[in-house]
Amino acid sequence: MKKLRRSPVLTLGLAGLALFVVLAAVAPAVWGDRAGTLTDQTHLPASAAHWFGTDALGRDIFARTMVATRLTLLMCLATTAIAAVGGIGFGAAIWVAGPRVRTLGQRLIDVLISYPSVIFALALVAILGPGAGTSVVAIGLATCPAFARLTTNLAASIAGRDFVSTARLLGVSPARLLRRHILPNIAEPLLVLLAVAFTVSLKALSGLSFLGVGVQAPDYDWGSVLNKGLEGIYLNPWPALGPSLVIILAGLAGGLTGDGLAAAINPSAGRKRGYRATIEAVTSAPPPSDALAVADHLSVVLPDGTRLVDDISFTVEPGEVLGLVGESGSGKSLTAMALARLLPDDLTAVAGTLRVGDLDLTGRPPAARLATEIGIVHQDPSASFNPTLRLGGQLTEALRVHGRTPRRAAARQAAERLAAARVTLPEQRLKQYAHELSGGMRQRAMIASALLTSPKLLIADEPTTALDVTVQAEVLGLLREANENDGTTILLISHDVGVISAVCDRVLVMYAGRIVEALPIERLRAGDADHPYTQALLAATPTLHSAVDEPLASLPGRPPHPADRPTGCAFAPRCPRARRQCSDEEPLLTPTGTTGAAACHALTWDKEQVG
Ligand SMILES: Nc1ncnc2c1ncn2[C@@H]1O[C@H](COP(=O)(O)OP(=O)(O)OP(=O)(O)O)[C@@H](O)[C@H]1O
Repeated sequence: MKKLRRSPVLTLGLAGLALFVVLAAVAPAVWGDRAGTLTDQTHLPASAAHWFGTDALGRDIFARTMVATRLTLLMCLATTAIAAVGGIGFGAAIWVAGPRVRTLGQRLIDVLISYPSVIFALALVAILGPGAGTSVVAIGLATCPAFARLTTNLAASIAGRDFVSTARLLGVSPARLLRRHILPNIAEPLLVLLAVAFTVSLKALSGLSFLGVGVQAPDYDWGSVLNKGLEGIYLNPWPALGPSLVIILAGLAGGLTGDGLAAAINPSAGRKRGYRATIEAVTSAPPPSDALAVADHLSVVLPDGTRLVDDISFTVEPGEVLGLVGESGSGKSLTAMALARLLPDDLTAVAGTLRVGDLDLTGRPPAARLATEIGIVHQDPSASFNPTLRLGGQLTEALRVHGRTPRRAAARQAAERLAAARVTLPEQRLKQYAHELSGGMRQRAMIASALLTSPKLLIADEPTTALDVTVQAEVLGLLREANENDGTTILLISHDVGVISAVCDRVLVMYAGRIVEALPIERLRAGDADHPYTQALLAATPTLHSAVDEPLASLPGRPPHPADRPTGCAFAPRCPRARRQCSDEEPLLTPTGTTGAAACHALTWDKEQVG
């Protein structure tokens, strides 16, 4: 299970539960005598001597409430354990047993879950007779279906994953599959349900004792103390209010723990693109520039200080198509996402300047300007649209919300954009869902959607990677058209040198979070690169002139992990030209000729040799 994220709610919940555990441990020793001593001071109101007053036998209700903590918590724990073991066991068993038993089991779970657990428990208590043990078994069994349902549902969702299919193909038995592959992957939501079940059982057990069918005298839990306190509630509310308050506080601690766990292990909280990204300006005066977009000393940093994008600076000129190329993991997407302020919320970007037009992306730029001035096209067209909404609603959203365009006018503009992106039957498409379109059509619709607000900068992050080759060409043509016809400035991200060469005016080559070379596209097309990494990328790219019978050059090794980036040049361990200086000193990006720049010590050595 992955490490939990820090959460104040979780800390508060766990601290509350810890307090009750301590209370359960010490209360009988501290308050035991007072709780059991009969006096003639019956039905006393709350006072400094008796915080919750006294009951009909003159016993101190505060002391009894404290002492009852141990039995109450033990019963809750036992109930939760029965529910979890029984429910997860049942859910797992029917999942392993095969499709028929699974369907029958699921129907049974559905029926059981539709009955309120307390009614179910009352029926069991009626059969088995009242008592603490019966209540625990009854509420435990009544809560089992919740665990069983979650287990089968989660197991079903994991069972469709590739690694489970692979294990099946390898002949792994269902029971082993469940133990090794499925249960570890569903442990987190089950943990959340455990905390919720604890709170639910507290309420249910207290309810049964309150009704007189739970814990029987001489034992007592919070519910039975509350029951006794109710006798004189109109004259003296504290004997009832005191234990109620304690039950509420314990329930709150359990609830906060459940909520905190859910937030801390939320599976979407990791790499999700969110709107809470922090971008801090590290200098206040941006350098003057006519560029449309400026990133000056931009870094994207993990909470532990690891730099995923490491101090890069670049500009995108008005009307330009700038390419960002590099191997997977080089930091291209994070650079683009920082420019769109769509970084995952666990990352922080710092920059001297980060702007698009006059929109300062550090601090808190207005949402309406962000939504309309920066357009984005993602890699996977099927994931870019919400599958439950019609295309029309999604395409027109930014226009209607931020541009305050009336519904009809927005729909007309959307249809025109779709038509311009050569999506057939545009009006009809607006009424359709994304899955009703082909992959290529969806990506064209995505481009139309991104261009609908006439953004100053269009960011296209691997827009053709998920498409087949013929559709790729169409989509690239569309981007080029948007640039040539409408003057849209584009930042195009790709790991494919061929795609970049086909569309861009200029290219930045990234390696291990840094820009290692900047080149005009003519030089890239001519294979005229200065940095050994760019040269290796070019050598690994097939061209029309590549001999079909000759294998393409491949680049040995892998880029370093951002946390293990070596000192000096990060490419040195893979570089055929590397010398000692490369691992000692980080090369700076320096101009090459009049039209490019590269960060490589070999350039200096070559110059020295010529000189
Ligand atoms: N939220 C995150 N938490 C931790 N590491 C991350 C996060 N997002 C990205 N990374 C890491 O940052 C590095 C750069 O990621 P990025 O997605 O920008 O690479 P990329 O060049 O776009 O590659 P790809 O084409 O595979 O997406 C990678 O090592 C990646 O694993």
